[in-house]
This record gives sequence, structure tokens and C-alpha cells, in this order.
Amino acid sequence: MQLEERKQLRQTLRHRRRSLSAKQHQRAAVQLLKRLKTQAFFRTAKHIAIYLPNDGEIETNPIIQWCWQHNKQVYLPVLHPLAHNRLWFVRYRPRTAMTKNKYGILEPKMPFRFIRDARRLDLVLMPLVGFDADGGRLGMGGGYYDRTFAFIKQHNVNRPKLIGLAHELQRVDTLPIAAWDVPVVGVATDEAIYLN
Ligand SMILES: Nc1nc2c(c(=O)[nH]1)N(C=O)[C@@H](CNc1ccc(C(=O)N[C@@H](CCC(=O)O)C(=O)O)cc1)CN2
Ligand SMILES: Nc1ncnc2c1ncn2[C@@H]1O[C@H](COP(=O)(O)OP(=O)(O)OP(=O)(O)O)[C@@H](O)[C@H]1O
Repeated sequence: MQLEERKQLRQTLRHRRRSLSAKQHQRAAVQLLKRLKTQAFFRTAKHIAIYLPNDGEIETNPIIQWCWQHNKQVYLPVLHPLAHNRLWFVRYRPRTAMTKNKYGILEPKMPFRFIRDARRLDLVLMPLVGFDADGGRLGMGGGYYDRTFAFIKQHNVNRPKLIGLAHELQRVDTLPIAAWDVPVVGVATDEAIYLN
């Protein structure tokens, strides 16, 4: 897919997810948790990276609360202060002090003590703009997740498991894969779980 086409699709899908009402967002988030709870990859994971929603992304609060209640460790992405467009994953607890990053997304304020190596996460629940049923994922365009998890493809490892979270209305027929794309092994939405 041409760059211009990717950009267009991003705009359309971002607009679509932002147009959901507060009530629809809340309902979708509850449905999403309900579906995730049926999945072994979620129930068995102990160290789980997730995100705080931005720009109409499917909300994650019910999942985070459930994880805390079930003694799972939760991590959030923090923009790496030095490495270009890479992420750190930092422990998130109920009283973690937060600050906004340059995109206006909340992240833990004093990350240094609580960073966990990306290779030692069990499960990464990733934000996405668009997805297809074959593991194709379109992100916000920064390449943050692709760079941070490039090692999965390079070394052919199966940890962490990458699962996208999305509203069903973010699904498209096919997303051509770019050379640097790290495919997700599945996507969970408010309506279904797509596993590859
Ligand atoms: N909730 C959430 N957190 C996340 C991500 C994400 O997609 N969702 N990221 C996943 O990578 C990273 C941040 N990546 C982002 C990349 C671009 C924009 C963004 O809004 N870009 C603007 C234009 C650029 C600007 O304002 O400087 C835009 O496209 O409107 C936001 C986050 C880390 N944290
Ligand atoms: N492993 C990598 N090494 C170097 N550059 C990369 C890597 N992965 C992605 N990029 C670059 O990042 C840019 C954005 O990639 P892309 O449009 O696929 O991002 P995205 O998947 O939508 O975003 P994100 O991963 O942040 O959600 C591209 O220009 C690409 O060349």
C-alpha cells in the first residue's frame, strides 16, 4: 500500500473510532474484558503491557482494574528519552504518579526504577488504528511498537505475545504488510477475538 493510501486509511479509521459516544466506549470496554477473560493467553499472563486510551482507542480501564485485582503486573508504554521512536515499559500501579508525554498521553512520571525489559513481558495488549484478520496492524505511524518489538521477528521468539486491542469498526479486509511490520498474533475487539 502506498504511503498516501496508508495516511488516508489512518484518517478514516481514526475519525471512525472518535465518533463513538461515551456510552458506546464504556460498553465496548466492558465487552472487551469479557472476551479477553475467556482466553488462556490472557489468564496465564503475569506481566501484561497495556496502554491508556488516546484519540478514541478502545478503553482499557476495566482490563487494568481486573489485572490489579488478580495480581497481575501491569505496564504502560513510556516514550524512550534517548532512543528514537522506541518505548520503555514501566510498571503501573494504582498510585503511580503520572505525567503527559508530548502527545498528551499519560505515562508514569518516574519510570527509571520500574522499567521491565520488553523481552520479559508475557503479553502486550497494543493500541492500533486498523487491523485485518491475518495479523496486519496499522498504528499511529510513529513506528514505536514496530521498533521496540523488532527483536521478535529478528530472533524468531514467541515472547511476548502481541495482541492488538480495537473496536470492531477498525477492522478492514487487508492491510498489506510492510517489511518492518511486526505482526500481531491476534486482535481482541468488543465483538470478537481474531487469532492467527
Ligand atoms: N494510547 C496510546 N499510547 C501510545 C501509543 C498509541 O498508539 N496509543 N503509541 C503507539 O505508537 C505510542 C505513541 N505514539 C503516538 C504517535 C503519534 C501520535 C499522534 O497523535 N500524532 C499526531 C501528530 C504528531 C504530533 O502531534 O506531534 C497525529 O497523528 O495527529 C500519538 C501517539 C506510545 N503510547
Ligand atoms: N524496526 C524498525 N527500524 C527502523 N525503522 C522502523 C522500524 N519499524 C518501523 N520503522 C519506521 O517507522 C515508520 C512508521 O512505521 P509504520 O507506519 O508502520 O508505523 P505504525 O506501525 O503505524 O506505528 P506504531 O508502531 O507506532 O503503532 C516507518 O517510516 C518505518 O520505516
